[in-house]
Amino acid sequence: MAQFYKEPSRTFNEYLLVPGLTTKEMTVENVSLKTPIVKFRKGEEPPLSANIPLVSAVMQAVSDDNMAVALAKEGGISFIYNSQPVEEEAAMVKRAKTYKSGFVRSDSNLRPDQTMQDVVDLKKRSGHSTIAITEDGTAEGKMVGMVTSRDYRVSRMDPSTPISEFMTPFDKLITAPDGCTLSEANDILWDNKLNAVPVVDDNQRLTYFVFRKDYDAHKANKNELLDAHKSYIVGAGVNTRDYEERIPAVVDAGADVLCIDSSEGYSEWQSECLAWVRKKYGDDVKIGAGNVVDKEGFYYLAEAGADFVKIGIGGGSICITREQKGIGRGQATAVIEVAAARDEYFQRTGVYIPLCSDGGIVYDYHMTLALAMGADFLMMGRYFARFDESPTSKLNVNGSYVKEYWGEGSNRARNWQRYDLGGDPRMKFEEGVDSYVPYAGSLHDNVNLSMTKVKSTMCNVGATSIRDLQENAKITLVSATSIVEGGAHDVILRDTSQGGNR
Ligand SMILES: NC(=O)C1=CN([C@@H]2O[C@H](COP(=O)(O)OP(=O)(O)OC[C@H]3O[C@@H](n4cnc5c(N)ncnc54)[C@H](O)[C@@H]3O)[C@@H](O)[C@H]2O)C=CC1
Ligand SMILES: O=c1[nH]c(=O)c2[nH+]cn([C@@H]3O[C@H](COP(=O)(O)O)[C@@H](O)[C@H]3O)c2[nH]1
Ligand SMILES: [K+]
Repeated sequence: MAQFYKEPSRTFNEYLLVPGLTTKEMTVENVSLKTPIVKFRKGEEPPLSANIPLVSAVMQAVSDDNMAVALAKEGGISFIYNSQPVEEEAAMVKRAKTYKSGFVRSDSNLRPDQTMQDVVDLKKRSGHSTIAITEDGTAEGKMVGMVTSRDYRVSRMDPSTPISEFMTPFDKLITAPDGCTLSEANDILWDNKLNAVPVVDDNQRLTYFVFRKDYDAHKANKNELLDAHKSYIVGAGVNTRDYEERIPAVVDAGADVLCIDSSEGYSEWQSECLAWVRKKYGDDVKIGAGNVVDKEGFYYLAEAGADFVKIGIGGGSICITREQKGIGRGQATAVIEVAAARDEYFQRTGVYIPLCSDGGIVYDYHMTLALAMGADFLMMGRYFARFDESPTSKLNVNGSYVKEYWGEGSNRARNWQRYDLGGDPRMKFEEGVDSYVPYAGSLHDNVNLSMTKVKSTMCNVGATSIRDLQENAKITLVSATSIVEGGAHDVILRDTSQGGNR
């Protein structure tokens, strides 16, 4: 006879935290969100920790090199998506690893024979007013000049005026030499009262820009997550098919931690992949596995050698796996059960395996709940897709700004495959949707607000670390009517747009 669970599985929305004693030292400034990412032995330091408990999802619409840098600056980690050719994923990892803080690749470039109209159009698209003029119009071409808003007047000039007539030519530009440090570039900015300085190599090729505003921003990041060589920590997604090719490529490119990306990780494919990594790299390469939703899945991956275990089937905002295949489990129940198994495993073996709760986080308080239930860090897709730094287009739909966001199981994501993986194409079905999410601004602002809320809740609970929260939180189920009681009720809202990311 099939096994039946006695209780229904539940979601984060069905729980609340009950406050504990808040002492006077428990202030937001005194809360640490530092958290282990990979397994460690009792009493030892984890080989890799993050400064905030957030990682971005292994998805085309979320985690590219740009997101990886932006999130590492705040103390979290991106897992760059593997639904792309091996070389392209490795190149993204490498770009993020070799990113030099404060040195940005120019995203606005034109050729000297293009026109003022092209300048106006580009500025509208990119929102940036510093434009590099290179021979071939690329970000690494031979630099021949530069255009800023001070160089042209839209109201007075013919839109077809060639750029070469109004740009500041190269011989009049102040530049910095390739290989200079950020503080040297910054001195050049200040000495010459510039807002931006192009960095060029011996062949007059543009390599980067350094902007004055970025230098100021850079100084503010006390949480940034760096390796021993001061490069940002970067993760990479891998799969259980082409790992013998993909893993060496992303490891060589500098990936600090890998994650097997699958909807369902309780499989021999994953244990074979983990065994292959251990045979080839020993413990030097860190790799998480998943996704699982019960203790059996956790024990299987723990024994197979996973460095962390990821939890969640079907709870993601773009997921339709539960509808399509009827597999999955309420995310809160899955986290609670797997965390109990992890704690038991730790007691028994002295090895602590961090858990990642993946998908289904809607409100900021869901983050605190997932951590209190035993997760060590959280993977999110929708949350990060809304920010400037996500790789997708920002669009204006019916007067509101949105960003595109699509599931890895949608046809849109799957179309990258150049080769057929076999099977009858008519038998393929989608497990994810293609959607929009409301545009929310910069990652920095949003992550800081969310983390302040999490810390503030932790103070209410009486915890100044994630470990404290996991050990001492009091969590209650809520009835359907108490959920109604928890929202604004029995009043007429003056502004119906109130709410949002609570
Ligand atoms: N967390 C979630 O609830 C869900 C996530 N997704 C996302 O969609 C993407 C694709 O996920 P999946 O379809 O689960 O990918 P997958 O590659 O893990 O699995 C696809 C199918 O291939 C099989 N398979 C795996 N390795 C194999 C090998 N070496 N040889 C032969 N067959 C093999 C699996 O058993 C499964 O039937 C991932 O990014 C995943 O995160 C999709 C659905 C749900
Ligand atoms: O059923 C699914 N079909 C898909 O196409 C799909 N793509 C991603 N994922 C999973 O959803 C997670 C992100 O969830 P959120 O947007 O809720 O943060 C991700 O981290 C994945 O675990 C998918 N699940
Ligand atoms: K399975």
